[in-house]
Amino acid sequence: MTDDIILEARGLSKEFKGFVAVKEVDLQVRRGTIHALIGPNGAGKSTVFNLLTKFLTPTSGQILYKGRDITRARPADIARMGLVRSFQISAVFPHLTVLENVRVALQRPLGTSFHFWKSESSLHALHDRAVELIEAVNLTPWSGHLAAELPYGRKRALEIATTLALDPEVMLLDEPLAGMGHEDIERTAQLIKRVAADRTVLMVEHNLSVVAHLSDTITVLRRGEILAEGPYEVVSKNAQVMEAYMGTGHA
Ligand SMILES: Nc1ncnc2c1ncn2[C@@H]1O[C@H](COP(=O)(O)OP(=O)(O)OP(=O)(O)O)[C@@H](O)[C@H]1O
Repeated sequence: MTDDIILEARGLSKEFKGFVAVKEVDLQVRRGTIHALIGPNGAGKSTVFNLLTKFLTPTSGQILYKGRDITRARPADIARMGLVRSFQISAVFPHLTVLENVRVALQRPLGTSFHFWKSESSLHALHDRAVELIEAVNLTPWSGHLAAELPYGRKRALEIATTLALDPEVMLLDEPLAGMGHEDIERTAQLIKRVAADRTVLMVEHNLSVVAHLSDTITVLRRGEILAEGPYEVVSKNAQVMEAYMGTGHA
């Protein structure tokens, strides 16, 4: 594995009682890119995502993160290593404000960083960092609002802020654009682009079109296997990809 590849799956397979949900998947995520994993219903996207984030154990195959074998690591271990899944840690507390939510996320006991926040001066630093993160996801006007009051798209932005609080090297987003209207999709796509400026993003999405201008690389899964991979211009012209999406209304 070269330095360029930050996350890699080799021959990854997952069976559920004899049913092969993911079959021999080889995936290479390049450092500093936005990589989308897409596919029609039942393609195995969530299963791959759960395997990569250690929520599921593969039946066979290997997962490498920065050259280290993490196939048997636990989710908390890999989060500490910088591989962070959005909703895993971004449990947003509805009755806390946006600012409070981000502060809580910053205080999460991850390794030694927890103790760092105990002194007076570090509490100021924590507040400043929270304000900065809120600004980064364009939520400054919502800072004092309860999370429960946020419109859907803004809630997803808050989730991204609480994920960023862990300063992940690789951020894994589970359908970050799902259920959004056109305007929210645009805004969230811009946000993902911005936060990806100095990290790697791997996202699972259903629709090819929403990831078109967002991703450097798109991997298309179908029935647990990789059907096509490459930039949008390449995969969107692939006959098998078109066929897989035909009639689903999601192409
Ligand atoms: N825990 C499980 N037990 C049995 N079968 C499962 C389990 N999880 C997933 N599957 C099956 O594995 C296949 C892939 O499912 P998966 O959820 O990974 O697909 P997906 O691409 O994420 O689909 P969707 O877009 O519908 O969420 C499906 O046929 C599903 O029924």
